[in-house]
Parts: sequence; C-alpha cells; structure tokens
Amino acid sequence: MNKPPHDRTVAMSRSDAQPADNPQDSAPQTPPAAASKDREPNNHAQLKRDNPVMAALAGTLDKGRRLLGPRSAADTPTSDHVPTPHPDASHEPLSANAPKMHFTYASGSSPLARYTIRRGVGIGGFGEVYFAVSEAGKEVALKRVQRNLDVELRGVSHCLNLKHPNLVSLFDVCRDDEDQAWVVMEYIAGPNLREVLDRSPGGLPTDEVLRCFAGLAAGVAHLHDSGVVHRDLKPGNIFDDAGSIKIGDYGLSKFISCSRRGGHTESIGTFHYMAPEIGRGEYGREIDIYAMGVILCELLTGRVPFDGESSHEIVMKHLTALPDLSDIAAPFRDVIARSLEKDPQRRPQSVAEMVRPLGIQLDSYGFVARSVPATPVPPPVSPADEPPIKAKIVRPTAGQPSPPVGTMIDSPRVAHASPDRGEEPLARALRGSLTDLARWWKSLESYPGTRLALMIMAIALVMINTGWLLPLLSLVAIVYVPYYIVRQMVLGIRRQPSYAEAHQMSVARARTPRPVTLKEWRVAKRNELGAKRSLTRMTELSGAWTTAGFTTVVLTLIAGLIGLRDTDITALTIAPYALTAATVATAAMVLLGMGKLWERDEGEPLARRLVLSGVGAIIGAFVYAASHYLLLPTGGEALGSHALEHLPQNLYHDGAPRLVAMMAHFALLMGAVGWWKNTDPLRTRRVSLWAVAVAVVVEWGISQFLPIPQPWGMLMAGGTALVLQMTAPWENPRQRPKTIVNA
Ligand SMILES: Nc1ncnc2c1ncn2[C@@H]1O[C@H](COP(=O)(O)OP(=O)(O)OP(=O)(O)O)[C@@H](O)[C@H]1O
Repeated sequence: MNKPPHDRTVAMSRSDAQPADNPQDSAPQTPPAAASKDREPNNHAQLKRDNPVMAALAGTLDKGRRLLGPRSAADTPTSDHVPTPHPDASHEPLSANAPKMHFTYASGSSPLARYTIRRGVGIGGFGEVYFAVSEAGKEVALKRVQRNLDVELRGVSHCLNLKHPNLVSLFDVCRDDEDQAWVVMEYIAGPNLREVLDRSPGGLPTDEVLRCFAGLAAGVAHLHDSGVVHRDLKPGNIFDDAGSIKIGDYGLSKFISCSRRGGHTESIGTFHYMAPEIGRGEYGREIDIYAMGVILCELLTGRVPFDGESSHEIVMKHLTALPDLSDIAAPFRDVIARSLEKDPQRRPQSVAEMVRPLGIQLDSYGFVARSVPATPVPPPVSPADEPPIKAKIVRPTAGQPSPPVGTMIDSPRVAHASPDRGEEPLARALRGSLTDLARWWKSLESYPGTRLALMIMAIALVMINTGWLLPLLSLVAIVYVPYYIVRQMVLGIRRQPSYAEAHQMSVARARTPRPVTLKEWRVAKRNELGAKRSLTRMTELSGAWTTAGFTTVVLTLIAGLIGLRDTDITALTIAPYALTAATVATAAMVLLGMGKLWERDEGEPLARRLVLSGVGAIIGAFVYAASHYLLLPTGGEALGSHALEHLPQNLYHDGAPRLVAMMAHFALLMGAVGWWKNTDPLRTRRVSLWAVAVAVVVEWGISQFLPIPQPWGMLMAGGTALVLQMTAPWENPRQRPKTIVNA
C-alpha cells in the first residue's frame, strides 16, 4: 500500500498555498493531466485494446479532469494551482493565523446578500470556502461554487432538509448578483480528517479509528436511507468537530450528480477513493462503501490501498489490482477487503452490514447504537445473518512485538474471543498471500481463457518440478510442524483466561431470554473451549488417546476376523493389518492432538490443511519405514491394476513407492480432507459416515495418480476418520439450552 501524495490531493491545502504577488503566478497552471496529453492517447489506445471498460473509465476521468481542473492527487501540481482571481480582488488570506491563500473576496465583503465574509477557510476543487456571519450573527461557512458547472438545483431541497448529527448541515443554496452559486452551510471549526491524517502519517490509534468510522458510518447510512449517495467521500470531506464526526460536501455531489445524469460524463471524487464501476457510469451506494473501505484503510495505516504516479495508474489499480492488507488486523482487514471488491455486488450491501463486524451497530435512523465492542461477544446474530467476524483482541504483554495495525488492545478477560488469536506469522503471511491470490483469481472470472491457460501452466510447472518440489516441501513440513505445535502450546498456556472469567463475562451480558440459535450456541461453546485450562486439555487428550488406541485394536480385530476368515493366519497375512492399525492409531493420535489445539476457534482452513500436509508427510515416512520393517510388498501386484511402466521413476522404484511417493501420498491425503472437523467437539454428529466416506474416496482418488497398496490405503483413511470421531469429545447441539440470556 502506498501513502497518497496528499500534498497534491487538495488543490490548495492550507499549508501549501502561497501568495501570488506576480499576476502571472496567479494564472491557472496547466495541470499535469493536460501536460501529459502526448503520452496519454497512446496509453488509451493500448488500454482500449486490452480492456474497453478501463479505457472508458480512464477517458472519463481525463474528461472530468479537464472539466474540473486540478483537484486530485495526480492532477494537481504541488502548490502551483491558484484559483482565477476575481476582477476586483487579489487578497491575502484573511486570517492572521491562516496560511496564505488567494481568495476572491476580502474580509468584510458581502458577495451574498445578508452574509458578511470574515475570512477565507480553504479552497477546494469546486470552489472557495469562507467563514461568514449572517446579519443576525449566525456563523456559517459559504462555499462559492466557482466553476461554470451546470449545477442542477432540482432535488436540492431534499439535501437541504437532511438533519443528522454526523452530517454538516446545509442551510441554503443561493445565487449572487453574478449568478454564481453559493452553498450556505454549518461552519465547522475542527479539522478535517485529511488534516488529522497529515498530522499522523502512520494512521490513527484503533479506538480513534473506530470513533471516526462509527460517525462516518452513521452519517453515510443516513444519507443512503434518505436516497442520497455521497459520491465524493474522502478524508477532506469528513470533519472532526470537537469529537463529533461530520460529513460535508454531500449536497454538492448530489447537485452535481443531478446535472451529470443529463448526459455529462464528468467524474467526481478523488481518484484514490473512486470505485471501479464509476467508469461504467454506475453511481450506486456501493461506491460510498468502496470509498469507506479506502478511508478505513487510510485511517488505520495512513496509506491508501491504491496509489500511483498518475491518475491513470491509480484507476488501473482500482480496476485490476488487489489491495495489500497484510499489515491490518482482523476484523478490519476483512471489512476493508470486502468493501474493496471490484464487483459492487460482492461488497457489503449496506453501511450497517459493512460496520457490523467492527462492533458498530446502527439503528434504523442511522445513529450509532453501539460502537467499539466492550466485550468480545459478537452482535446478536439473527438466523438470517452471517456470523460476524470478531475483532482480533490481543492482550498487551511486555516484550511482545506490537500487534498488526488495527488490533484491538483489550483486557485479558476478553482475549479468548479472538478467532485467529496467536496466528503463526508464517501461516498468516501465507494465508494473506493465498487470500490475495484467491481474490485475484476471482477477478479473472470474466476471462475464462486466461484462467484456463494459467491453470495449465501451473499444473505443468508442478508436474515438471515434482522431483525436487516434493522432497523440499516434505523437508519444510518436517521442520515447520513441530515448531507450529510447540508454538501453539506455548501460546495456549500464556493467553488463556480462566473459565470463570469467560463465564462471568457471558453472565454480565445477560439481558432478556430469547431463543438460542445454533450459531450463537456454537460461538458461546467455542468461547468456553477457548477458555479451557491447558491441564484440562491435556487430561482430555490423554483420555482420547487411550480410547483411540483401544478403538483401533477393536476395529482391527473386527477387520481381521472378516478379512482372514478364509485365510491361514501367518505373520505375512497379519502384517498388513498390523501396519494399518499402527498407522490409524498414529494418525488418530496426532490428529487428536492437533484437534485439541484447534478446538479453540473456527480457524483458517487453508493454514490447517497446510499443517496437516506436513503431518501427512511424516505419517507417510512412518508407513514407508514400517512396511519395510515388516517386509510388506508395496510394489508390483500390491499396487493392483496400476500400469507399472506409467509410474514416474523418480517416485517409484521397481513398481514400489519410494519414500518421497509415500510421503507425498499421505501429505495429499491429510491436506485434502478437513480432518480437524472429525475431532471438533462442535461437529454436528458424533460419528458421520459421510465423513468416513469422504476420507475413503479422497484416498482412492489420490491412489489413481500416486498409488499405494490397496485396500490398505482406504482402510487407513476410513479407519482414521472413524476412530477420530468415535474418540474425540462431542457436544450434542440438540441438547443446547432452548433460550439464551444475553445482549
Ligand atoms: N462547512 C465547513 N466548515 C469549515 N471548513 C470547511 C467547511 N467546508 C469545507 N471546509 C474547508 O474548506 C476547504 C475547502 O473545502 P472544499 O470542500 O471546497 O474542498 P475539498 O474538500 O478540499 O475538495 P473537493 O472540493 O474536491 O471535495 C477545506 O480545507 C475544508 O476543510
């Protein structure tokens, strides 16, 4: 992510403006957009060939840029732009403290009847803003809409009558004697968020972000409920008025939007905050959600997700690039990622939906009902709703590295509520990259040909390099898995709150009884599981291990009785059963151990699969060693119908799997099946034959290209799934309480 060149974003930021003593200096400068005309047509031609939608948006932006003049990061030269002076005025700034800017009207002048200008406040893309007082002494801000935009006043009354604590009040829209439009609005003495962010380049503290964002959300929600899309949300239009967040400029963008529907194609909004569909002329409320996603990212990190040297580059990134949100903590990361979806339909469909995972709830009038979750308990979940993404809450510990941006620091008693608490950094980085990859893949939806070509290339690459890739991956897994297990155990011991604390917390939330949904029950139970002491966990695990050993023996005896009923019982006929039993018992014990570590949260499936693949590689090595020790035939006929000559020679020797093949086989088996679901105490059924069948079928599928002797492979897979479910603890969801008392 990049920091936007904000010194260029606002045409005349208070600090950038310089007096123009020389009249030539005050002439409007050629914006770089115009200056780069020579370059841009070529880009457009290329772009048009590549993607007509992008070309349309870039063209639209250029057109808007020429019509609107410099008003954005990429368009506006640093401190060069000076608005065209009024014939009878070339004034110094009107306030002694204000930085120097050139305003058209001097202090004391009354271009608009009944209002006397006191001083210039700032100059934006659409005009100059003044602090003025009415005849009766009311302090107001006057915005002179400077360009000859065809400001459509129809429907303005709707915006004028909007009232909300998080909206800058619009009082009137008037025309002066020169038929120039003026917006009369509430004067805000506090800074806008652009200024706030410029003072905190690394972003704001999380509680500040939440305060600002809750106010922003409430204001935008009210606009949307009133049928108004802001279209120009950005930090410069959001004010912090003595602790109260207020959104400005909504009326103006509404007016301009009205005229735009009449056929003009100017684009409004600064490029950093512009949703991709604006290029297609779509101005739904999703563009505000998108801009809010950008703003949230900027508030947290001080950087916008998409930046570039030119407007063109920024637009291209909005259209095609994936934001790098790896340094932002959940739930912010997920909220931003969803809001920045290229497809508007995939974004949250309302402001309330967007901010809910952050613990901000809006009532039906767009007021903040609750912000900053004081407890880790998610907002009440209605059966129709998605479960909220809970905040990542980390207990501050001396000597610990600072948490990712946006991590909520809270009291120890709430630490267990984090779904991805203590996520291993490598796993997190990998997950972040894979999530990005998945999003990028989704963005290629409309290019099936490209997807197919990429898939073929990827498969070819993997196949060509299997010889060294598999051993390398196995090696990495062998090192990583023990480290991961030890880390999880250490973190688990360090961060667990007591069960009593967890219980106390849920009691504290008690309000009125109501039916408890399955999701709520799962969340509550998951919290309880997270609050378990390590000793309890270890006791449960050792019990499960003993039962697993016993169950494996019983199941093997049953299998042996069936399989050996017509066969002589010799060491050779018993050996495969012994190997299968040993494999099932080993796999079950390892998986039960992993399940214990993972029962605390829903977890990240991808990271878990990767860890399990590593475990699988180790089990594969065990099976290989054991089969050699027991002198079991693993090649030739043992592989059944597989054409031996087609087996890759670097993986098979004389038709028997080498160590690498065995490790790869089990790594795939472990990674492909969601084994932790078999040990999850909150699984739907104690024993699901479906889960057993899935394991067997996956094993059969893998055997088609990486064969191992069958039916032993399938017995190992199915047996492990069965033993796991029979021995792992289970909470019957049907026995959950019928009602719940909570917030
Ligand atoms: N109601 C207001 N009260 C106090 N200051 C205001 C008010 N409205 C705008 N300003 C200030 O006036 C300056 C110019 O604002 P304006 O909205 O015209 O431009 P902008 O937001 O910087 O850019 P754009 O017009 O492109 O949205 C900014 O510094 C802004 O903070």
